[in-house]
Amino acid sequence: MTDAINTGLEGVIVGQTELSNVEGDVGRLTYRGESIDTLVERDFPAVIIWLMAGHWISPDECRELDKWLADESELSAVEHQVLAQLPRDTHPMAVLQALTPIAHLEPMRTPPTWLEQTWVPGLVLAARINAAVRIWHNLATHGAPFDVPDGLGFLEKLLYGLNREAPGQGALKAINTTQILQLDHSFNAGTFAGRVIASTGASLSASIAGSLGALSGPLHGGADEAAVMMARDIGDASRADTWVRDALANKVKIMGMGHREYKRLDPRAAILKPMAKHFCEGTQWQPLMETLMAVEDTCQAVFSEKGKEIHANLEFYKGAVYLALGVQERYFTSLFACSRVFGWISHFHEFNRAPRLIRPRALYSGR
Ligand SMILES: CC(=O)SCCNC(=O)CCNC(=O)[C@H](O)C(C)(C)COP(=O)(O)OP(=O)(O)OC[C@H]1O[C@@H](n2cnc3c(N)ncnc32)[C@H](O)[C@@H]1OP(=O)(O)O
Ligand SMILES: O=C([O-])CC(=O)C(=O)O
Repeated sequence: MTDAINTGLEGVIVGQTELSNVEGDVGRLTYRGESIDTLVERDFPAVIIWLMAGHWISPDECRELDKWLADESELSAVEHQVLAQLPRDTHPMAVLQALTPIAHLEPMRTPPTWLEQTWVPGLVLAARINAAVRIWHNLATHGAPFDVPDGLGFLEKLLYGLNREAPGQGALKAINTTQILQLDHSFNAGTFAGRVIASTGASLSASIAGSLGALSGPLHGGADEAAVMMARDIGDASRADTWVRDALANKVKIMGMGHREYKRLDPRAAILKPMAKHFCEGTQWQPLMETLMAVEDTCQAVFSEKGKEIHANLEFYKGAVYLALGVQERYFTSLFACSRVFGWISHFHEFNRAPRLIRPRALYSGR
């Protein structure tokens, strides 16, 4: 029966998760019952453990984990060589996909004693992915690695390595927020891809490599880079109205707009928009931010004329925050992966508590 086919799996429930809940009709996102509105006030390492293991760690444990993750955020000599061999124009997401299946998952330093052994390989892989983004950025942009000082926190090391200078308190608070907001999002395409791979009994690294591939696409994680490229293409806020109306009349998708689940504003976009405004104000990024806001205004006008519930998603204003933090758009999706990898690890373990091969059926339409 052709009418039983659902190519996009809209509304199809294919499993359970206790990790995050996307309430698209009311525009709410929670991790294990805690709203992202309050989670962004906490420290990234504490929220990771909340998501993965479902309990809060103490401030001392949080500092210990932060330091251990930062120390693990390095590559082995072999991993360095792999990166050094790659053509310098390789996209950071392709670099991560190349490295992940062969990354060494043995910790270089002793993990915190209170950390459950189950989480160690995943956390090491997440740290290697963060290291690969920082190191690849330096190889591709400056032609050489850059030694960050010892004693930094996990996100501090990432930002320091990308910018080759110490981030201020405002920048650290901002990256803490962006990375918390991207940790998990129920059965999005990247996470679902990882669960499908896990269902074959494949390794954690194989599952994460597949998730990385799914995240890279412009309809998913790649929309962050695409939204800023669109704003650059428009060039100026005064041109946004005509540009958007032409695009929509020609069925061109506006990057960073729309969502399969949210019929209201994405709650992550609601947090990111004022942050982006604040960080871009008075900087070289202010005109780009004004262009994005003008695009959103026209989109809302056109969509509401048509009675459509299409709003900005996570990706629309995130890029403006990243630009203000000194991150180039080519690296946006890989920074998304630096956070989402913790969600993927959590899903891998959750799935493997009650595994079953995921194998849907196709309607044969050949001869
Ligand atoms: C982290 C993340 O992954 S968040 C999502 C990031 N992706 C993007 O921002 C890319 C742009 N957005 C989109 O392509 C879509 O909104 C998606 C893929 C995210 C979700 O879309 P779906 O649930 O598959 O809806 P679909 O693409 O079928 O759109 C439904 C209708 O809304 C329109 N629509 C949806 N999003 C947009 C958009 N961004 N721009 C213009 N029109 C849009 C479609 O053209 C379609 O119109 P029609 O019924 O007249 O044909
Ligand atoms: O849930 C989705 O389909 C996409 C998304 O917003 C995410 O992965 O964060």
